[in-house]
Amino acid sequence: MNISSRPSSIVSSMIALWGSAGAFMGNFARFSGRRLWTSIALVAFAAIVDGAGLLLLLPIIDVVVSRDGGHLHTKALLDSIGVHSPMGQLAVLLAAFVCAALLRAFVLYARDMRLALLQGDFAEHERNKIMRTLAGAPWVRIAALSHARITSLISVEVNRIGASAQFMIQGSVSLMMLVVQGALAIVLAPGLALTIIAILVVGGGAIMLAQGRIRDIGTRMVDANHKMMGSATGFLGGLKAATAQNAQGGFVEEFATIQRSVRGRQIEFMERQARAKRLFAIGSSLMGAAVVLTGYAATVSPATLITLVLIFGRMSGPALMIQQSVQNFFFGLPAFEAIRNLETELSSSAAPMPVPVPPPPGAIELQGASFLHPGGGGLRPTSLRIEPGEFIGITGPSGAGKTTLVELLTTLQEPQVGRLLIGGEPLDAARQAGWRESLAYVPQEGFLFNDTIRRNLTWGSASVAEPAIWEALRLAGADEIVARLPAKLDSLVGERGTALSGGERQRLAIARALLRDPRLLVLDEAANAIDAAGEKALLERLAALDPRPTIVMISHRAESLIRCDRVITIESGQLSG
Ligand SMILES: Nc1ncnc2c1ncn2[C@@H]1O[C@H](COP(=O)(O)OP(=O)(O)OP(=O)(O)O)[C@@H](O)[C@H]1O
Repeated sequence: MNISSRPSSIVSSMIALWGSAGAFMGNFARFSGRRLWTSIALVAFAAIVDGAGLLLLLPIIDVVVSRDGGHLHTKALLDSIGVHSPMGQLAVLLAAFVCAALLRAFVLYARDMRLALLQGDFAEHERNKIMRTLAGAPWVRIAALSHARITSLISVEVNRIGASAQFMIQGSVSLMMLVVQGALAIVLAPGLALTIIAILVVGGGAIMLAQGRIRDIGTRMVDANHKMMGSATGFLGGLKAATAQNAQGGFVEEFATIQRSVRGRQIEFMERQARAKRLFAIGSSLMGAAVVLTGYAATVSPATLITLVLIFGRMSGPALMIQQSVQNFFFGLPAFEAIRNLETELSSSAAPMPVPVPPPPGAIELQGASFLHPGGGGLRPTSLRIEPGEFIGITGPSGAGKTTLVELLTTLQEPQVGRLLIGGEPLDAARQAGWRESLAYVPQEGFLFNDTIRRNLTWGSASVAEPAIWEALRLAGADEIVARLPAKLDSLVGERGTALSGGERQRLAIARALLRDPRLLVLDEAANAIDAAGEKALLERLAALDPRPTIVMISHRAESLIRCDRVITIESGQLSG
């Protein structure tokens, strides 16, 4: 039963393989646009110049071998332009050969530069596309993704896509050169050349059939790279605690195991490549011997036979390159498939980004809104009205649904039941974008990137005036901290803000939020690393803001909630306050 189903499964896997390869090529062609055609034209021109140089070998060898000016049509041609002596004819032919070689060198340079740029731009374009897709995807989908998967895709796998594109181009260049060289061989000795070309085509077909296995190795490589990235980021994330407890050994051992698996995949692929190369070397030397023997037996002229040998010798380079390129292309193809899968997962519900429209002024209102996560935790149907400028505290046990509530208010999650109204109006896509632009959300781990304090506060916007930055720092209680630093606002905060304490990082994150002059300020345990006196003073300054934004603050500390106009308690996904 299995035996009868095998051919059809081979056919369907070949269809899938070539469907995927076709999608890659189509993607590359769409990206390249007109540049692809000019590159192909350059590739074809380079192949023709190469062929012309090879063709010139025939009369040169003819003149050298026969020493009387040769027997070919070129002799008559050279005679007709007044070059009669063998030495003169050889000089003219060699000059033409050198000119063709020079032209070839310049065309090859232009071709290679153009193709390298195209390949580099393609990798960059793919990387940007992933980032755009991520930026436009709904939070619910992004939250479900593994960070290691994304990091692995935008670093390692995009580079593999770039390499695949390069091999695809190199393979096409070699194929074009092979076609021109094959055509020359056919002109010189049709029977012999066609036989050898037929053998090459059969060999090429066998190579293509083996590519399914190469792609399987490439798929396992994507998996191994993902695991390695996950292990490395987990290691770095947990290194401080592990070092403190002298438990780094476990991390190192796990990393070494994954590393061995990545290396195993690479060696598996390289072994296949080396095997194919060995086969190719044996095959091409046998073929060379066959050309000489058959040519000699068929009494092909010495000049033609030497030129044929040179052409077939020259053909082995492009033929080997095609074989290697095909293998490398299919090895990298799963990287393209993995990126495409990610894009499909993220963009299946992502609509184009609308132009933001600010929602009307007025209250923030949840009407019977609920959101339950896959495990059943979250927020049960809730109705809540928050007036403009209100300072709301939210408290409750861990896992009660506090963060889920603010995720609904900020539209990071959409209610599964019920709705969110702002100023009495529901939010369409444009108003949702406008709403997000008008709010500031500060999570507990207040994210800082490895740059200056100024850039961390302004997120790169040059239009923020320095006095506004200092005012935001003052409100967050960070002005004196920054003023004490040698480079003040231009001091670097280190990776994820490691040059600062936890409380200092939280103050900067709050300053950044205030700098946005938000309509809604959400503090999700955003001040819990700040000392009690510092937090009290900070909350007093926030409460005294005039005009005051609506503030929604999640906190477990009763003393932090004293400043709030109203405190809501959530338990098991339900409001009770
Ligand atoms: N992405 C998710 N997938 C599955 N379950 C989730 C997800 N996010 C939250 N939950 C679950 O939903 C429930 C509510 O989570 P939420 O983060 O809103 O709680 P919380 O009150 O903010 O908790 P804490 O005070 O510990 O931060 C928890 O049981 C949590 O495990």
